[in-house]
Amino acid sequence: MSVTVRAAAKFNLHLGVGAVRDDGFHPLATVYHAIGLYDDVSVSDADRWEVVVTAEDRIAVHEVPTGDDNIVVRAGRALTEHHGIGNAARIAIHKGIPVAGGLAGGSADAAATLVALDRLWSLQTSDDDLLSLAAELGSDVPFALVGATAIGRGRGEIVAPVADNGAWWWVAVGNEQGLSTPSVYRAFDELTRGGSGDPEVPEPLLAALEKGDVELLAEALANDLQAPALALRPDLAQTFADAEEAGALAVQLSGSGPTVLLLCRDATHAREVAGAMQALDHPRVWTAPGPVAGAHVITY
Ligand SMILES: C[C@](O)(CO)[C@H](O)COP(=O)(O)OP(=O)(O)OC[C@H]1O[C@@H](n2ccc(N)nc2=O)[C@H](O)[C@@H]1O
Ligand SMILES: Nc1ncnc2c1ncn2[C@@H]1O[C@H](COP(=O)(O)OP(=O)(O)OP(=O)(O)O)[C@@H](O)[C@H]1O
Repeated sequence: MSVTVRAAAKFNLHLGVGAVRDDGFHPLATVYHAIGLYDDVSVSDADRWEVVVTAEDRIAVHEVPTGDDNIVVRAGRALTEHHGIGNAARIAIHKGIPVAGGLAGGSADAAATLVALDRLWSLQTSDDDLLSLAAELGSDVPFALVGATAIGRGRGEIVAPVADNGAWWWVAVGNEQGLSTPSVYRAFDELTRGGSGDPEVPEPLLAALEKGDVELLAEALANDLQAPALALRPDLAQTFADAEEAGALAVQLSGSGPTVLLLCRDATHAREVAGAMQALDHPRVWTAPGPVAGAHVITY
């Protein structure tokens, strides 16, 4: 028997970052948004933990570890330890989310693994326990469980849904070279000289989401990691310039980058913008709607 769970990519409509805490993490006030780029994770019983990774075209599968380093093995072990059982599984990941792109693909896989193994072994883990296990695996993992659009606080692990009445369309423009999340946070520390007020989620963004108004949303996007990421990767400025030329309503770095998200008016506009970006020499371009669901079972 096998169970397959689908989990979505995320990016941050707003990413407010405060001064680094004593534990090395930064306090966040963020608005997470799940978009229609997916990894599928299939689990089945095995004698020991095993990971197999495949990917859609244009996704660099060789960058994903297949041993214990893969976050899905950490997820599986966390769940078995929580229940005091000795089971193991073969975990097959099919990636549709670009790797090391700031789209939280590994976090999506971890969330999918928790849900899939819980179903495979009929563990009936409570939602609260799944969220706690997810938080231990990574700051973005709880959001990957809940999906849609949600506020994230703490280091990102405390999530609460927000009203989002939009049917948004995005173009994601990937980059061949990944960007390490800790290095972007370090560059943030240098740029802000360790200081920065308490981050807040801005009201105009919440109003834009509630109204489902794309013009207001275009005005309200913001990401405190964008400047440090651009300082590390000045080449990304060209992607921003090209996105404006391609007619995007707004352009923003996804999380810690290097993927760039372009807000579009509707699905037709998104296809046009994606075509224009390809013509401007960006081969890794995806169109995606949002918000979409968090990790959910698709076959078992
Ligand atoms: C950039 C974002 O994707 C925005 O949602 C996240 O903040 C990153 O989340 P993530 O990849 O799940 O991060 P984690 O695996 O928890 O942490 C990786 C590293 O990122 C840095 N980190 C992460 C989250 C946070 N609030 N402050 C940090 O400084 C720390 O150096 C940490 O060691
Ligand atoms: N299941 C996985 N999928 C992708 N990468 C993984 C996985 N498990 C471990 N990794 C490692 O984690 C690194 C970051 O991967 P990921 O695709 O999650 O980055 P990201 O989207 O930038 O994450 P985030 O936005 O959460 O910072 C990869 O370079 C890879 O070495």
